[in-house]
Amino acid sequence: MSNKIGIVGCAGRMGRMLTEVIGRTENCTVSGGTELPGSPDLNKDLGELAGIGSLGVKVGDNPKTLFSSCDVVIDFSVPTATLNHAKLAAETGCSLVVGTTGMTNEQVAELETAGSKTSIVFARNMSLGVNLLMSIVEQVAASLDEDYDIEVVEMHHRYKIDSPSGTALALGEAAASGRGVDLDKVADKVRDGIIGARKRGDIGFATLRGGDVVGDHSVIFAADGERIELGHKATNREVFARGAVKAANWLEGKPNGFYDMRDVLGLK
Ligand SMILES: NC(=O)C1=CN([C@@H]2O[C@H](COP(=O)(O)OP(=O)(O)OC[C@H]3O[C@@H](n4cnc5c(N)ncnc54)[C@H](OP(=O)(O)O)[C@@H]3O)[C@@H](O)[C@H]2O)C=CC1
Ligand SMILES: O=C(O)C1=N[C@H](C(=O)O)C[C@H](O)C1
Repeated sequence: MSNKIGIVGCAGRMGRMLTEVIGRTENCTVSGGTELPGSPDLNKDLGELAGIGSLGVKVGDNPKTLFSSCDVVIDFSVPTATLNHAKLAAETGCSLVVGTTGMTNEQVAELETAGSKTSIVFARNMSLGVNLLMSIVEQVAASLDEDYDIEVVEMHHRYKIDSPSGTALALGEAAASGRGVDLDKVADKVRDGIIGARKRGDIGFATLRGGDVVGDHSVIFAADGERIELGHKATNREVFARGAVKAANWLEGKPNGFYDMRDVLGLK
């Protein structure tokens, strides 16, 4: 039986890529997609938007209709929209895959609450490579003491609206967890002017924006006399879309709950 997948933000960069990947994945169909009311892309064919030819499925603006007619919805949009969609998922019992970044801790907690009424996968990066990197960063951080200053550096395209990236924060959390500290207590995200010497134990973040960079991340462990640099570069969005579709298929028949990509990839 085919998994009926809906796409929120189907005309966005990730939305179009998802249509393309679902379109060529066995046992999956694109069964609907939404954009905001007033969007110039309403009523366009999702396949035409993705450049794969007509699928006979039009862009709508009614999320309730989408959630009522799909087995699973994939959402790469903005935090406020994602939270509304999580409520709809809980009401309708439709599963949900969320890739949206820029959420506060409180917003993530709300998303997690919806996971008691349906099954949700939330991951700030859906690529296999980044999820492996998170495990490696945690291990390295656990092996080194605070003589090794940890810095997370990321670069993305000029259109990205949140900073630091969700992946950078997740990598920071992995490093903090390896070190046995709370990231919120040691994160240093803004440096400007005469700010004094680096505080021992801090985890620093640096954000670069420009051009069409899909997503570069590195975690640097810098000590006196040496440094370790662990990194990942995404060269296209397909890696994220493939991960999201894998998550959508993995959710089939799963009990209600709040899962992440490491559950999907069997990395736990
Ligand atoms: N987890 C992961 O692996 C990845 C996560 N991301 C994250 O995904 C998100 C989207 O990224 P990207 O595709 O580049 O962004 P885009 O801006 O290209 O796409 C987002 C789309 O969602 C639409 N949208 C906003 N609100 C709603 C709503 N209420 N209902 C339906 N559609 C809505 C936007 O419309 P409009 O333009 O009209 O506002 C836009 O078309 C970001 O948070 C990004 O960081 C991205 C790549 C990978
Ligand atoms: O906005 C993007 O493009 C991306 N966002 C995610 C993030 O914030 O980490 C994942 C990926 O790096 C691309």
